[in-house]
Amino acid sequence: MRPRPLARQHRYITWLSLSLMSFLALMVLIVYESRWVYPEIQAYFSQTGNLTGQQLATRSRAYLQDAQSELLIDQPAQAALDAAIINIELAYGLFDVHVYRRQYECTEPGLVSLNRVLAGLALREFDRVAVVDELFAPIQCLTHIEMHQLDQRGAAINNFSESTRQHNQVLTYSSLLIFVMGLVFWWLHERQLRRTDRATQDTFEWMQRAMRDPLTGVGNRSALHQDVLAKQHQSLGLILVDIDYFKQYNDAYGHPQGDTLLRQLATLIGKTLNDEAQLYRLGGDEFAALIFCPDTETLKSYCRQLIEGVRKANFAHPAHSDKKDVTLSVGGSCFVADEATFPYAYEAADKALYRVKTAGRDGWQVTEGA
Ligand SMILES: Nc1nc2c(ncn2[C@@H]2O[C@H](COP(=O)(O)OP(=O)(O)OP(=O)(O)O)[C@@H](O)[C@H]2O)c(=O)[nH]1
Repeated sequence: MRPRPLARQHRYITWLSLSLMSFLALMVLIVYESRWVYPEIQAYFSQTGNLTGQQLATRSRAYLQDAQSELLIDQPAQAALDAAIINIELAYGLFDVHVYRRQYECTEPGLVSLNRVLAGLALREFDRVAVVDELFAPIQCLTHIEMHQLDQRGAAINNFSESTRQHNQVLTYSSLLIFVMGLVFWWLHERQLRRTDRATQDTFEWMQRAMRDPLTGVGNRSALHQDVLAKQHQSLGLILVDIDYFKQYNDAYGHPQGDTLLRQLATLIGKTLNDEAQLYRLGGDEFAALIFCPDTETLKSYCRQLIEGVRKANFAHPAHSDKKDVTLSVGGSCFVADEATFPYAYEAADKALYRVKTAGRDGWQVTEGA
């Protein structure tokens, strides 16, 4: 069956909201997963509680500059000299780093220079100005290290941020792509569903048409069989109706008028039997009706109503052998619907109809105990 428009709309909304929800969920996940990135960069590069390569150099340089200041004091007191030595030793300790030795050529000469200064100071054999001057080379080296370390740190931060941003972008576009692909698949799926629905509907309509008599619009012989099977185990009455002298009617009025009479009788029979009755045209001038039949008396009553109804309708029949109007011959039988019982019920109703025909037509008969 083709889905009702509202049901289809509901399905569209459900699909769309589900896709949107999964898309949003994906985005939230991405944001949640990447939330640590920036604080992490900060934490990593600032290394709270630890000294970075740049900070070591800065401190070392500061110690050396302090030592220079202490050495430049006129007539330095012993305390100032000791402080200068300590500062140079501290500076040495921070300067003597494996990474500096490996990365910066000026490290080794700088450390040698500091060693020489320390040795001179220890022996008290030094020229203050010459010592201060000698300290400039390590200070310059440390400044170079500082600047280079700063640059490295900045570049690393930038690289890290950039690659994180790129990853985020890839994730965002991928989720967008997944979302769009989901929509496309959904659309293809819907289109396929619609096609299948349409094909099913077409098949259903064709089947319906194949079950209908095109002239009168009532069911045909196949529909009668199908309905009997659909009403299995129900007590039914089968009524067979045949128009009397229809050949003569056709001969008198022509086939188009004969067709009109067939349509009129189909309507009349349908109205006379109640709404629960189902009417079929078995071919030619023969109709059949299936009706709920709790007992034979009910069936007889319907047969009687049919005959009287046609009589009252007064459809003119100029070629009728002994009446002026169209008359019907009706035969009926009751049965419990089943594939096996139906042929017997049909035969019984047909025999009843035959008896009416041989008895002079315009009447009804019911075969009991079929
Ligand atoms: N107009 C019209 N006539 C049809 C159609 N189908 C069959 N007929 C005619 O119906 C007539 C049936 O004739 P018979 O079977 O001899 O029945 P009858 O003339 O009613 O005779 P009894 O049943 O013995 O009273 C034939 O002349 C068929 O040509 C149809 O679709 N339209």
